[in-house]
Amino acid sequence: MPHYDLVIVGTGSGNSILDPRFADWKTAIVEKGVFGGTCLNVGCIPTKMFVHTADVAAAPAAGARLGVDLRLEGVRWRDVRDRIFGRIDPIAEGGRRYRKEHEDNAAVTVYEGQGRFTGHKELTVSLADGRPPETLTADRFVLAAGGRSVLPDVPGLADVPHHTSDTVMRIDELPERMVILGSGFVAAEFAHVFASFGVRVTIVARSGALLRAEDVDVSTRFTELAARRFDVRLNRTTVGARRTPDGGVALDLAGPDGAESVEGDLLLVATGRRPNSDLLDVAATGVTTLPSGHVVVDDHQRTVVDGIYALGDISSAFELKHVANHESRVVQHNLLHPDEPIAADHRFVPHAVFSSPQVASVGLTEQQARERGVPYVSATQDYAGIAYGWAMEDSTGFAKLLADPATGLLLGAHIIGPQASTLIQPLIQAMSFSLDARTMARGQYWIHPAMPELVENALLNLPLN
Ligand SMILES: Cc1cc2nc3c(=O)[nH]c(=O)nc-3n(C[C@H](O)[C@H](O)[C@H](O)COP(=O)(O)OP(=O)(O)OC[C@H]3O[C@@H](n4cnc5c(N)ncnc54)[C@H](O)[C@@H]3O)c2cc1C
Ligand SMILES: NC(=O)c1ccc[n+]([C@@H]2O[C@H](COP(=O)([O-])OP(=O)(O)OC[C@H]3O[C@@H](n4cnc5c(N)ncnc54)[C@H](O)[C@@H]3O)[C@@H](O)[C@H]2O)c1
Repeated sequence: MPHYDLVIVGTGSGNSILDPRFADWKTAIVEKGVFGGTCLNVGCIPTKMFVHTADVAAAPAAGARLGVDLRLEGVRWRDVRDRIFGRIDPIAEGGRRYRKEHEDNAAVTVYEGQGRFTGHKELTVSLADGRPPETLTADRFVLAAGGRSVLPDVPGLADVPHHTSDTVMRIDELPERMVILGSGFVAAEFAHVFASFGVRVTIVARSGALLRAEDVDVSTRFTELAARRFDVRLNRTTVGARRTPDGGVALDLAGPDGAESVEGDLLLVATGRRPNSDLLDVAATGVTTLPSGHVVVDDHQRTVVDGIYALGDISSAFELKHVANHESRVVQHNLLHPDEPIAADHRFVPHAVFSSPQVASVGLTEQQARERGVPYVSATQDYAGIAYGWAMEDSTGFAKLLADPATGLLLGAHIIGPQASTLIQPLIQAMSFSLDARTMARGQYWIHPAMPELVENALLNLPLN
């Protein structure tokens, strides 16, 4: 039975741990799927490449508002798809070959197959090439096995043809009509992508708003705008799924107006993800999990078992790539310097939803501040009130800030509108480095008439002394 200094399970953010400092560690990497993990292959990177393409396809709608008449001649779906994956697939394969063949990785063994703990610090890998399973032991493990999409418990759903974010980007033809079940990140981004390409999109939401976890004003505005572009069904319970005679799929719904059905040629299920801790059977090595399936880790990304660390989606409720990457750097340091461990910094974790409009957020929402009894003042600034917003004729976007009335430190920042994911960055910086709103607004120049004046004005609008 081979014994290693270190075994890493998962090649998403787990793959970036090994660098020249580990050159003389006897190491194994275990990967059951495609090298590079979710973000590279089926997550952040391809979705944003589709979103950018969708933004270009949506230009006629934006142009008309400005007096520029454009016409979308068509979207060459297969060309778009093949361009995107023609770029991504070789990166995944290059990463695999680097680990398997490059001299930098002379001490690294790659096991391609599904790992499962079968004892204390003992992992058995079912090899994908059909050879007999191999059992490995190690002094240290890094659990970086991510998560997977879940299917909700809806009668018939598992038996009707359906897609998840893992498969929908590789379809051969655009459908005429798409039904999306779910109303979070994946639903918001793919609705924009496919609607911009001419697909008629229906979104089925369990609650009364899309992107319900966002600040209430942002979620409300996003839902209003989405309802102008898509058929949005709110407050619906999905009671069944079935095939339709024309080869499509129908969802049977119960809602405020009673029973109804929605039909599409393609069904996308976007109802969240769960960690892969169960399939990895982390309990067999003594690692504990929360009811959600997330592996329990301390501030140093250590599990309850000495020498076993976890990072990214398998242990983090944030389920974001920048968090997985940050935690990977923390684990890397702590493997190398176990006597001087560093802690992960989860104080101000931002996120963005790359839909149209974009949404970006960091820190407390107003509803969280209220629930937690945190004293706050708030202010908003519309894009329509800044010069660049006039240039864009934007009438729906805004920034909303929450600040501590005593110190002027920002508690939360939320932006909905063009380039929200970029505009939020100085606010993340201010929060991370404890820069108060007044100093931030008046202690620097803001280029006129650029879009960050949205942030400057939102800061100045805060009712602070
Ligand atoms: C559609 C979509 C879009 C997204 N967009 C964004 C975005 O714009 N920005 C952002 O910050 N985040 C985004 N995310 C989230 C982001 O992709 C994840 O947070 C991130 O990839 C998690 O990294 P990880 O290393 O923890 O796991 P992963 O990247 O999922 O890597 C885990 C790896 O482990 C392997 N594995 C699992 N179990 C086993 C096993 N038992 N044995 C062997 N190997 C195993 C898997 O095959 C996989 O390769 C998106 C996610 C999705 C689904
Ligand atoms: N831009 C980004 O950073 C980005 C983009 C895509 C995905 N992601 C990550 O991937 C993860 C998964 O995304 P997601 O959109 O699948 O999850 P999500 O948690 O954002 O949204 C899930 C949605 O499904 C709904 N839902 C759950 N069960 C349901 C049911 N039975 N019927 C109807 N609706 C139901 C929820 O109410 C919620 O609206 C996210 O947590 C996110 O962190 C990030």
